[in-house]
Amino acid sequence: MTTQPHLDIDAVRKVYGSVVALDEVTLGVEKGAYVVLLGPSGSGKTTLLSLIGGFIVPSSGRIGIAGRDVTDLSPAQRPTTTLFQDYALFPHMSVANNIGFGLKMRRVPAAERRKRIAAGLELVGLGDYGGRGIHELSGGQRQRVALARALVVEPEILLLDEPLGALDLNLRRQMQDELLALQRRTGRSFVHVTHDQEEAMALASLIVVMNNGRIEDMGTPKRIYERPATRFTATFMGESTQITGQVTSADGSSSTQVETAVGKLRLPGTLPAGNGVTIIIRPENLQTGGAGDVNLGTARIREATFQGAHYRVLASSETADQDFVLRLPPDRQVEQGMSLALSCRAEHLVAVDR
Ligand SMILES: Nc1ncnc2c1ncn2[C@@H]1O[C@H](COP(=O)(O)OP(=O)(O)OP(=O)(O)O)[C@@H](O)[C@H]1O
Repeated sequence: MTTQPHLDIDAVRKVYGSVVALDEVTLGVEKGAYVVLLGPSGSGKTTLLSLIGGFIVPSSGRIGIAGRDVTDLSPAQRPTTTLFQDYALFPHMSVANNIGFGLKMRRVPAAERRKRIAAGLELVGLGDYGGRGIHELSGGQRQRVALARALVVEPEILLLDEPLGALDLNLRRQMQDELLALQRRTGRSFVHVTHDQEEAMALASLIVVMNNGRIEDMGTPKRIYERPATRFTATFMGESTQITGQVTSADGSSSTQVETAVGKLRLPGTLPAGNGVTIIIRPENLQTGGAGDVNLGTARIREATFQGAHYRVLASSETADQDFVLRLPPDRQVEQGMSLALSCRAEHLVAVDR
């Protein structure tokens, strides 16, 4: 017997006229996951979130939550709540009444409501703020009220649509920590939309990379960053050196040779001979002074910027039309025009389709 995922999205498609907003998306998520839908503007993230919440209906496909088919249910009938970017708090109501609003709508009796509002205030660290007006709160506190309001109804899944988009960087980091702590404490599944790759890495147990209405790649932050499945994912998840080449031998062993402008590179795994590939190398994996086992030739520093923990260095190959991006330690002498012997370890070369 196969067990159904907690969130079960089955071949969901959403079409607006001639625009395919979402193209046959299938996704299964376990209970208690922190899922981040990550992708550029227009990739279909909000459409997918709105379909889960019931704000729009799919053109085809089914959505199941906690073993129940919810495809035809309204947002209020679903075991989900949504945290919108603007928080959508009621400005004329107190903090406590804002938090209790969903409970009232669900006809939870007054005594029980009071208990859950108090627990909700405690949950987000606003124990003494129940009597305040919304206008008497800071941005971060409003965010917490919105979170408490969404969580007191004990949804199976909390949906968050770019919830930190309006906050400054410091507050955003702090709220990321709080979101994670809340998610762990409540054990609920969170589905969070963002186009910010760092935010996705900080929060997700599962990142779903979206592109053109489709799931491009999906996995843990570490897997997606270190071993992206596609060139799009590699580029979207941060900087890398990208070297194009052709697979020249698949000699039956467990490694592959790729012919590139900076030489023949051997990497683990087998790929079909003749395939055009792009080799991805993350900046922190490029080494200088011949430390790695894969030689990438010499390159001249074009630009170096000090970033606190390291220098970010752009360099160009001295023998080929190839750029590199790498990191050097802050105590290294780094100057424009300096020549570096570049190498890396074979296991840090990732080949994706061109
Ligand atoms: N109501 C609508 N009518 C027509 N087209 C729509 C509608 N809603 C979304 N789309 C289109 O569907 C595609 C996906 O949109 P969606 O809002 O899901 O993207 P997104 O990844 O959330 O983008 P953003 O990060 O900008 O919010 C886009 O091409 C968009 O223009």
